[in-house]
Amino acid sequence: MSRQRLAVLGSTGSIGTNTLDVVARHPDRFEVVALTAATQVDALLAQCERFRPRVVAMASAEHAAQLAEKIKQKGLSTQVECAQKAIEKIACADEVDTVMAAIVGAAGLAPCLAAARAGKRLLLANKEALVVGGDVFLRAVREGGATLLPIDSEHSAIFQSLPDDPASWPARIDKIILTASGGPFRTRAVETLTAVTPEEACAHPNWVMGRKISVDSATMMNKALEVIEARYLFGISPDQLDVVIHPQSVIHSMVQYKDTSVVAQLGTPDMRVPIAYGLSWPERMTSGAAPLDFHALQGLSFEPIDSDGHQARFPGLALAWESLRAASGSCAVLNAANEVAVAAFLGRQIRFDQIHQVNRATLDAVLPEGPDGLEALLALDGRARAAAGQVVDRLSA
Ligand SMILES: NC(=O)C1=CN([C@@H]2O[C@H](COP(=O)(O)OP(=O)(O)OC[C@H]3O[C@@H](n4cnc5c(N)ncnc54)[C@H](OP(=O)(O)O)[C@@H]3O)[C@@H](O)[C@H]2O)C=CC1
Ligand SMILES: CC(=O)[C@@H](O)[C@H](O)COP(=O)(O)O
Ligand SMILES: [Mn+2]
Repeated sequence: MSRQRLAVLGSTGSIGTNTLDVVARHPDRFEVVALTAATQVDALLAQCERFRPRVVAMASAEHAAQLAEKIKQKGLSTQVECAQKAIEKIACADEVDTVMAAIVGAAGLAPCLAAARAGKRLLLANKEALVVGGDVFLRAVREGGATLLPIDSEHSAIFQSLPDDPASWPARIDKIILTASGGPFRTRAVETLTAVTPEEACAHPNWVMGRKISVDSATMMNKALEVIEARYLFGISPDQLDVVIHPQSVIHSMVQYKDTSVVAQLGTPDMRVPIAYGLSWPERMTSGAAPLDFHALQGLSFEPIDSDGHQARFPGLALAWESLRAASGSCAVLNAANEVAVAAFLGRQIRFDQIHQVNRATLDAVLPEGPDGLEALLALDGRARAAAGQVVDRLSA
C-alpha cells in the first residue's frame, strides 16, 4: 500500500499537533510532505526536525525568514516559503494527496478552495471556511472531484451515523441533532457574563482547543457555526437541524431517522478520534485516545437550549438559522463579525457579552449580494470586518 502524502495547514495549532500525533503512530500509512503555520517559528522548526517535510510555508515573510535561518543552522533540507499564496500552492500541489485544513478562521478559505479544485482528499477542521464559502465551496468540491471529510467532532459523529450512500439521506433522515457542551458558562448567572475574562472564556470544561474556538464554545457561536457547517456538509434544511446541550461531551452528535430510531457516535472527548477517522476513512486505525469506560461513566444528561435561561445566556445560537434563511452571503457576514468580535474580546477591547452585540449589529448593517466566487466572498468578508470594526470602536470608546 502506498503512503498517503499529507499536507497539514495550521500544523502548529491544536488540530495540527493532534493530527501529527496520530500520523506519528502510523509511519507506514502517511508521509508528511508539507506543513504550514502563521507565527510559531520554533514549533514549526521542531515539526520539521521530526517529520522532515519537503516544504513548509509561513503566513508572513518575517516569520518565514526566521524559520529559514534556523532550518539552515540545523542542516535540514526543508524548503521554506511565505505568504498566503504559498499556503494555497501547497494545498493544491501534485505531491500532496491529502490536506488537513486546520487553519483557524476565514484565512483558511482560499487554501481549502485550492485543495477542493485540485481534487484532494480534504479533511475539514476549519469550519469557518465552509461557513463563509457555502455553495461556492461545495461547487469547488464537486467540480474538482475532491473528497470532503469532516473533522469537527460533531460532524464526524454525524457522518459516522449516516448511511454510506448520500443519495439515500433525504428519504431516510428526519433530523440531525448536534450536541453542545454548553461551555464554561452553562450554569453561570447571566448577569455576571459582563465580567468574564478571556482566561475564563478559554477554559473549556471538556476540550483543549485554540483560543478562538474556545471563546466560540463559551458564547455557543461555535454551535451556530456548526449548524451552518452541517447544513452544507449534509445538504439538510435548517429546519431539520436541532441542538441539545449535553454537558459531558460523550455523545458527539446524533441522526434521527424517519422511524424515530436515533443513531449516535460516542467516545471520549479527544480530537484524535475524528482526526484518525478522517485520515483512515473508510477504514479505521488506532488514534491514541483512551476508550470510553462505561463502568466508570457517571451518567449522560441533556438540557434543552431554551431551558434555564440558556436563550439569554447564548443569544448567538439563533443567528445560525437566521443567517441560513437570510440572503446568500449572510453566513459569511456573521462569521466575519464574530472573528472581529472574538479578537476584540481576547484583546480586552470589548466585554464578553458585547461579542453578540457586534454580531447582531453587523448582520443588520451589511447586506450581502449573493457572492459567487472567492473574490466576491473575500470582498464581502472585508466589508463585514470593516462594519464590525466600527461597532467594536463604538463599544470600546
Ligand atoms: N481545536 C479543536 O479541538 C477543534 C478545532 N476545530 C476547528 O479547527 C480549526 C483550527 O482550530 P485550532 O487548532 O483550535 O486553532 P489554533 O489557534 O490552535 O491553530 C490555528 C492554526 O492556524 C494557523 N494560523 C492562524 N492564522 C493563520 C493565518 N492567517 N494564515 C495561516 N495560518 C494561520 C496557526 O499558526 P500559528 O500557531 O503558527 O500562529 C495555527 O497553526 C478552527 O477552524 C476550529 O474551529 C474544530 C473542532 C475542534
Ligand atoms: C471538539 C469540537 O469539535 C469542538 O467544536 C467542541 O465541540 C466544542 O464544544 P462545544 O462547542 O459543544 O462546547
Ligand atoms: Mn465541534
